[in-house]
Amino acid sequence: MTFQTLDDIEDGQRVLVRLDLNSPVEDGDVQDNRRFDRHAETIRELVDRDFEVAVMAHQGRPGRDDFVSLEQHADILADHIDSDVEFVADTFGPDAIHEIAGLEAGDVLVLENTRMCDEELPEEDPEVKAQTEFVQTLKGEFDAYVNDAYSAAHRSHASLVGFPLVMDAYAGRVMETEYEANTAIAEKEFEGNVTMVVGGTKATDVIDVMTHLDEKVDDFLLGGIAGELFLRAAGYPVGYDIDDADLYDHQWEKNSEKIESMLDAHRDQISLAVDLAYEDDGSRAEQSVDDIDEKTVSYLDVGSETVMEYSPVIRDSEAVFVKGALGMFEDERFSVGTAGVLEAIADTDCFSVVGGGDTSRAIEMYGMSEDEFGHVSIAGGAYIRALTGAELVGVEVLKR
Ligand SMILES: Nc1ncnc2c1ncn2[C@@H]1O[C@H](COP(=O)(O)OP(=O)(O)O)[C@@H](O)[C@H]1O
Ligand SMILES: O=C(OP(=O)(O)O)[C@H](O)COP(=O)(O)O
Repeated sequence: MTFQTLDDIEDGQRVLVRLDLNSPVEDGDVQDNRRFDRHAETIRELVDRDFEVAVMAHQGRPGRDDFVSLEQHADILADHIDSDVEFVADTFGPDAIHEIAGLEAGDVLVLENTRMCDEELPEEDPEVKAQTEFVQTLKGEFDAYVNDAYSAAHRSHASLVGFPLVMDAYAGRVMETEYEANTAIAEKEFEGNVTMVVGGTKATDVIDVMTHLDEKVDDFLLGGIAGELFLRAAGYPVGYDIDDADLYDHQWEKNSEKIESMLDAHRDQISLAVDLAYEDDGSRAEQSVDDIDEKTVSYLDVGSETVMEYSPVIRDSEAVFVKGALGMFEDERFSVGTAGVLEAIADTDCFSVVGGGDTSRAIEMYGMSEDEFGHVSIAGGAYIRALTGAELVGVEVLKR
């Protein structure tokens, strides 16, 4: 093993633990998901071993609807570990320090959303993050730091990369298992076709990675926001924001050149939706992309014809990697693309990985089970970066 794990730390210490509890938020309500389930194992072990535990985690980004407090996360975590979890609405100020000082063996305290601290977010070198007041203040309160947030390890944020430089640092159980699984997957060689299903809202993350995977992946099947941006590059009048949406235009500005050059160089490898779905009078309606003259509605899923085209590609694949949903599957009307593709994968005996805190929720939501897939990762962006063989900064600092 390349970093220290919970096997290397003595019981009963005061530990600062970074989890990734970033979750879907619907109408202000944080949705339970696989991240709680997986991280609960780490926390349960720490509680059973009499550690005094303070948890750091983030939720959303400033300015977005899902940028909310971690108060609900503390309650959901308590249900998963079947034990009390306290919450303090402070990241590292006097209230947080007061609650931390009161921790006793087996106690768990969740600190407020790390992204409410100004020093957390700007991407800077670990050395810079280690000198922030946030890191310098909290480090004195603990014996050790545990990072369990593999799924956020591609971000050079203070809570992820600052502490390992100034404290004894260990990988939690999720960090350990995700690192091992994803590194092994990145090293796998496949003789047959390799397919990657690309969707979701974080188009910038996936497009960056696609440019590094064109030799490893034979077919990219697109949907979600990335899919619409590719359609826009191919000349269709879709893939831009209407009303007050903020999903397309800024990502288009950042990526249009990359998308256009990918389409030029790899058109044969890239499948785009042939139809899209939208809401019409409360129901799902579909439209062929060739019939769209002007974007007047928000497209919330790929259409049924697209699923019929993507399914045989999946059936003929030796390996399928999924990053991001093909539509807004949380609403059943717009689950056809995501559920259809996941069912096609579950029905074949290909090796498969489904990644992403949001996307992996579709598995149980639409009647499938985790065993029908090779690996279900709670990481999205981190896992696809790992597939390219890239290092994750949050993992690298743990190895120092
Ligand atoms: N056309 C669309 N419009 C709005 N949301 C979409 C669309 N397609 C996919 N999504 C959303 O993408 C989310 C998953 O994307 P993302 O957060 O990038 O992935 P993950 O967290 O799984 O890595 C889902 O919650 C789904 O609702
Ligand atoms: O949910 C996450 O990433 P993912 O959606 O790629 O799985 C991580 O918590 C990172 O969050 P961020 O993409 O807002 O930095």
